[in-house]
Amino acid sequence: MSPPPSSQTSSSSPLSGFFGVFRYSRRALGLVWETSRWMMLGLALCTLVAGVLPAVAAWVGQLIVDGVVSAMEAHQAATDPNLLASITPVLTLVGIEAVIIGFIALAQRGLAAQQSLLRALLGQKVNVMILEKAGQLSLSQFEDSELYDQLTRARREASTRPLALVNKTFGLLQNAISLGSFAVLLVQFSPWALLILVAGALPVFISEAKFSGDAFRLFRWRSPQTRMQIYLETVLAREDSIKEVKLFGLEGLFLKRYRDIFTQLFAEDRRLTLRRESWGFLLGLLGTLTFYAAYAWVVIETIAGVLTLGQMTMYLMVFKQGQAALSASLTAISGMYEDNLYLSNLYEYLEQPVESENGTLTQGVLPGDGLRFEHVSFSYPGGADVLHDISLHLCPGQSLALVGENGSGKTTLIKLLTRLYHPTQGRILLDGSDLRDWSTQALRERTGVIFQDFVRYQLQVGENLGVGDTYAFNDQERWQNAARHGMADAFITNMASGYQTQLGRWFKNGQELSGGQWQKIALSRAYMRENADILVLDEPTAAMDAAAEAEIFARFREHSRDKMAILISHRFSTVRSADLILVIDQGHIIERGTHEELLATAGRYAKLFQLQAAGYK
Ligand SMILES: Nc1ncnc2c1ncn2[C@@H]1O[C@H](COP(=O)(O)OP(=O)(O)OP(=O)(O)O)[C@@H](O)[C@H]1O
Repeated sequence: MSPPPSSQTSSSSPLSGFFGVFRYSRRALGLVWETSRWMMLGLALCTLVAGVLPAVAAWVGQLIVDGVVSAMEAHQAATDPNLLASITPVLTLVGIEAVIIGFIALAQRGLAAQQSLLRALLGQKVNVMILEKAGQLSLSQFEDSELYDQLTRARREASTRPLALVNKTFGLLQNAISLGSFAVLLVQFSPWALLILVAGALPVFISEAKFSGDAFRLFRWRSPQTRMQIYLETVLAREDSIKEVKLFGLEGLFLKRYRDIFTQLFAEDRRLTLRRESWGFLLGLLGTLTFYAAYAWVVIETIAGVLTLGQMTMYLMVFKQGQAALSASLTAISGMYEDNLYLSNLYEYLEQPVESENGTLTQGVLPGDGLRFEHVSFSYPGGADVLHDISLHLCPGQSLALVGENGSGKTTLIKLLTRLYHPTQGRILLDGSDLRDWSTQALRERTGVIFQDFVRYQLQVGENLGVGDTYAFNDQERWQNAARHGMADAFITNMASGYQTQLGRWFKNGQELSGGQWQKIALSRAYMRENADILVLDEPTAAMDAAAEAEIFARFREHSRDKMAILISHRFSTVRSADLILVIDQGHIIERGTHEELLATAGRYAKLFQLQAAGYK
């Protein structure tokens, strides 16, 4: 397996790869600026102090050594030596050096404190940005695996990457300032010394740029495998899947797959790491060689009397620290590739175009006309048509039942009706106006839906109902009303803390419900929308006992007397009383009529009904 020849963010040469590192630094800095200006300024100040002061300390160090040498000479030569007078200037310099070192320590502490606070603030800010964006994405965008991948990666590293990039950018800046100030000192010795320092580090620098580019591409290219690993972790360690994993004995199988992916990824990592470190070592030797060449040069010049002892000490220190600053910069740069990768992923995700829902209608042009599908066809992105030429009309006060085999397109029809997707052909009208022209808010208020795969929120029971209408999220009276309609009231009041009982197993004292009880909760949730005149129940009673089911439908009919009710069910006992029954087969409406009419035509419906009725005999 070899990485693809080119990828969107890949770099064509080590040099362009190197400059690519800085692409997102500006944006990361912008993020920090928005998060806290004061801390950003504080970071800049501390960086400056921590960058400049080491050179100043080296320079004061030189003054101390030279001061000591001349004080020793003066002291020995004096006829009436005064120790205090000899040591005072040197001790003053030692004091100044101590103060400088104190300031460096203060600047470093300041950096650490601000970084730690910014990490928390920035993590929260980026997480909120990611989640806000998630709220704007359409369902089809969510179902796009590439986008989902971006979202997952963005969330996993939200709290660390932006700050890491900022820290490294500042670190680089700090080292650049240090190097600049060392250069000022070094140039006084010889411009050649400066050149030697840079030339010694250059080969490592270029090899780092190349290998970081390789790591960058590898990371991005292998993301499907990483996603599979994340998925396997979820399946193996989540309470909602562990039951089946245990019963089917899947632990070994899935763990093997998990390990295999790791082994494969690790082999690639190892290859890259070994190459990177071997080259790093060989080229790093060049740096060491130049350092000792310069060392020898400085020593010779000192013995020859061109340099003082203090200058020798200073130049050696400057050389050593200069090399350390250079190698720290290299490390920062290679780390920045990875941070850059994260931020490119984050911004690609944040910049995903969102479909603008610019409808504004709160009322249709023909109030009371109800719902119309006009020659509606639909295919999921990249797929074939799953609904073909669907036309129907549903008036207020009427009920519609959808019947059909698994995968025939019933739920898809509901997704179109609730505008989670738009038809690829034809149009859907509510009260004479195209659904696209309706305001999202108005549409939401008019529809109460329960899907087969409703959500089991790990919240309190009451809140599980409240989510059905955010305006009444905490309204206890409305909870109770809805629960009575959905037949959940009886078992909720029997629970230890009634409507305040925590549901699910994720939190302390959480209580788990049976499948049927959950379904009653979901049903009650749909009833929270009191003003909704379109009620959609997709398999609402599959997990309920027969008595509950009969009662649920009696109540549903009562509740939806003047509304439009749409029901999907595989149970004919619940379907038969609908005003209109549509039989859907592979996305086509193949039969339509009332129960009696459909029986009389003796078609698919009649056959399926008799099949089911025979089962009960
Ligand atoms: N998100 C999706 N992306 C792509 N194809 C999908 C998606 N959801 C469903 N499909 C496909 O669309 C077709 C219709 O699915 P749909 O869920 O509407 O069937 P259904 O009639 O509700 O089935 P069931 O009775 O099993 O609930 C199926 O072939 C399914 O594979």
